Formats: sequence, C-alpha cells, structure tokens
Amino acid sequence: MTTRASTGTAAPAARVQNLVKTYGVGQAEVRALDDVTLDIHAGEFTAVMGPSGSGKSTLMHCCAALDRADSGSVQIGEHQLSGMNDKALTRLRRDEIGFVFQSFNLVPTLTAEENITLPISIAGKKPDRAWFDQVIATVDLGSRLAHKPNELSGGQQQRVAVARALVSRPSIVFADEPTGNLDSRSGAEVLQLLRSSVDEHGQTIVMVTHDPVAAAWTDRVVFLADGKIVDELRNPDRDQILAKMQELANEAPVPTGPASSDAAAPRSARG
Ligand SMILES: Nc1ncnc2c1ncn2[C@@H]1O[C@H](COP(=O)(O)OP(=O)(O)OP(=O)(O)O)[C@@H](O)[C@H]1O
Repeated sequence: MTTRASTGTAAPAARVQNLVKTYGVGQAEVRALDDVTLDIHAGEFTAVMGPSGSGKSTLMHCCAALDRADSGSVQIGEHQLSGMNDKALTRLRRDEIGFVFQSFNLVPTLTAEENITLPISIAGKKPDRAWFDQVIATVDLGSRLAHKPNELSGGQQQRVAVARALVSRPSIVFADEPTGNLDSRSGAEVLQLLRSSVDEHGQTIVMVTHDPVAAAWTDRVVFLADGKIVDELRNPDRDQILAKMQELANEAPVPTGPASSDAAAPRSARG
C-alpha cells in the first residue's frame, strides 16, 4: 500500500451539517439520517461503514446531490446545495462530482476510451490531453482502451469507471461499494487505483463499503448506526475496523414487536 495522504487542514471538500432525512410517514416513518454532521477533508480517502440500513447510501446520495435532505445542509466546496435549483444541481454534479457505482454503469456500445471521455463530451468540452494520458497511465489498461465493456474483466470495467470519474477532475468522487461485484484481486486493483489518485493527484474520495479489507485502504473510516455518526477511525487496519463493526453489531438494539428468528438476528448477520 502506498503512503497515506496527510490530514487535510484546508477547507473541507464537503461539509454536512445537521442533516436529517426521513422516509415514509407516521408509524412507517424511518429516520434514515438523524442529525448527521461531518466534514470530508480535501485530498483524503474516506470510507463510510455501518450496519445494513444505517443510512450510508442515503448520506452518499444527499452529499452527491442525487437526493435532497429534509433539513440541514450540504456544501460541496463553495456550493451550498440547499439553495440550488435542479439545473444548478445537474451542473454541479457534472462539473464537481465523480461517481463510481457497484455495477460499473458503462455504456455497452462504447469502447473503454469512449466511456472514459463520455462525461467530458456530454459537457461539450475537449479532454485535457495531458491529464487524460495521466489518468489512462494510472488506470493501466494498456491496449484495452479500444475494447467494449463486455470484452473486459469486471476489474478492468471498474477501472474504466474510475477513470471516467477522474477524467473531468471533479473536486470529489463518491464510490458506492466499488468493489462489491469484484473478486479480491480485482477489488485490490481498483482500491490501489483509488488510493493512488488520492496520493498522486490529491483527489478526494468517499467510499461506501461493507468490506473491512477495502476500508483499510482509506485514511479515515466513519461509522454510521441508525442514521447517526457514531465513531471514526484514522488510518485503521482491517482488524481495528472488524472490531469496531462487531462492537456496533453488539450495540444494535434488539428489535421489539412480534418474535421472529430473522428479525432477532444481529444486524451483522442480516446485512
Ligand atoms: N426510498 C426509500 N423509501 C423508504 N425507506 C427507505 C428508502 N431508502 C432507504 N430507506 C430506509 O432508510 C434507511 C437507511 O437506508 P440506506 O439505504 O441509506 O442504508 P444503508 O446503510 O445504505 O444500507 P445497506 O448497507 O443495506 O445498503 C433504511 O431503514 C431503509 O430501509
């Protein structure tokens, strides 16, 4: 693993304050985010972990301007999301935010290279050739750039997706379970790529993951439980992360209501 990035002292890449998001009403109401306050430091690789249903995806979607919270605020760089209309949010997502999804989300009819340059083409811009070449070199796809997604392995496809996220030089990249569909070797290649984009290019990355091995590649792991930030670890190793996850699973309230062997199982067993 490469050297860790130093702790950011600059303005945060993202600032979340008192964020609340509920789904449903009345008896069915779920408080997916319950007063979350969090700074994402620029130039760091941050993991978000927590039991299933703890609010990780909701937090990610609200931060990435894919969903709106009920109250509280999200700031990406200098941009305060709450005051922005849909058009401005679309522009913000295009210009400032990169996404990597668990399912790669590549366009099957385009080559790897065309997929990588697609967001720039859609924005009506030309790729900065020097930066494009650097990204391609980091992704290490060699002669595979002319291949279509179905001619690439899962790991190669995800590296294309990471390159696509990086090529427009977003101020922040959100990765939702980026290694969730990969075997451990391909997953490690993708994590190495994310890590080196932080170390070598100062990229800011936030990654949701269930996997302690993946989280051990990051600078900081933030833990969510029941919609709240409950802890964080800095430069953790896999065992520390595992221990923290176990602790959270043990602390999870035992659900009340009709007895059911499945519902009574610890959260870790259900997730
Ligand atoms: N569209 C929705 N409608 C109703 N409830 C929702 C919706 N999306 C999420 N929830 C609920 O909000 C809570 C948080 O969900 P979220 O998907 O953010 O959790 P998560 O930590 O990402 O879970 P997982 O690890 O299983 O993906 C859960 O109780 C979930 O059931």
